[in-house]
Amino acid sequence: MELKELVGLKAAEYIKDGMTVGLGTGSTAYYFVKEIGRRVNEEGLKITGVTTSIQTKELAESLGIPLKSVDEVSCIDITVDGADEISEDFQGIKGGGGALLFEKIVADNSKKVIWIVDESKMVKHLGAFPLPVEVVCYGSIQLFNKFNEKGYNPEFRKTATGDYYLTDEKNNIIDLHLGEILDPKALAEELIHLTGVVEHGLFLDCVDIVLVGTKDGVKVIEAKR
Ligand SMILES: O=C[C@H](O)[C@H](O)[C@H](O)COP(=O)(O)O
Repeated sequence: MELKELVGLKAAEYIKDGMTVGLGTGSTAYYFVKEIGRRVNEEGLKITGVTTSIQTKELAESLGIPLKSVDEVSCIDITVDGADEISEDFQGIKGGGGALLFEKIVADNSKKVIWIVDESKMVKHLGAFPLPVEVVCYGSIQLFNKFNEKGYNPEFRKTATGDYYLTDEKNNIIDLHLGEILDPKALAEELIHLTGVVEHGLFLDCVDIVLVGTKDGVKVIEAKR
C-alpha cells in the first residue's frame, strides 16, 4: 500500500459518529476522504463534512458524504489535511495544490487538526518547497516585482497550458522560492500585511497531530502548540 493511503486510512480512525469533519485537499487527503465515503456508505457512519476546495467538494459529493459549508456549522471537530512540508517544530507549508485559503479557514475553525504526510515531507527547516502566496489578480505584477526586489525568487503559478493559475476564489498564486525559511513567523507577518496578499501557505501553530507514513508503518506525533 502507498504511504499516502496508509496515513489516509489511519486518520479515518479518528472520525466518530456525530462529528463535523474538515476534509482536506490533495493526493494524500484523497485517501482519507475516500475512506470516510466508504464508512458512510458501508458502515452507516454519520458525519457532516466541511470541504477545503471545489475539488474535495466534488469528490465528497460523488461519495455521498453529507456536507455543509464552513458558515453553516458552529465548529469543526477534526480536520484532516495533507501538507507540503513540516518542520521539526511542526510548522507547515501548504498550498501546493492551490487550496491554502479555504484550508486555512477550515483549520482555524477546527478544534483539532491532523496532518497526514509521507516521511519525505518532514524537514528540518521549511523553505525547500516553494511557498505559495495567494494574491488578488489586480496589482499582482506589482507584488511580484516587490517579491523580486526582496530576493524572494517569485514565480507566477501557471496551468499546463501556460495560463495564470486561478484559485477557487479566482486569485493568482505567486510561489516564492526561498530555499530556507529560518523565521517563518516574521515572514508570515510580513506577507499578510502586504496589500493584495489574500493568504500565504505558512500554517503556523496550527497542527495537533501529525501522522507520518514510513516504510515501517504510521508514526503518530503529537505536536505541541
Ligand atoms: O493546496 C493543497 C494542499 O495544501 C495539500 O494538502 C498539499 O499540497 C499536500 O498535497 P499532497 O498530499 O498532494 O502532497
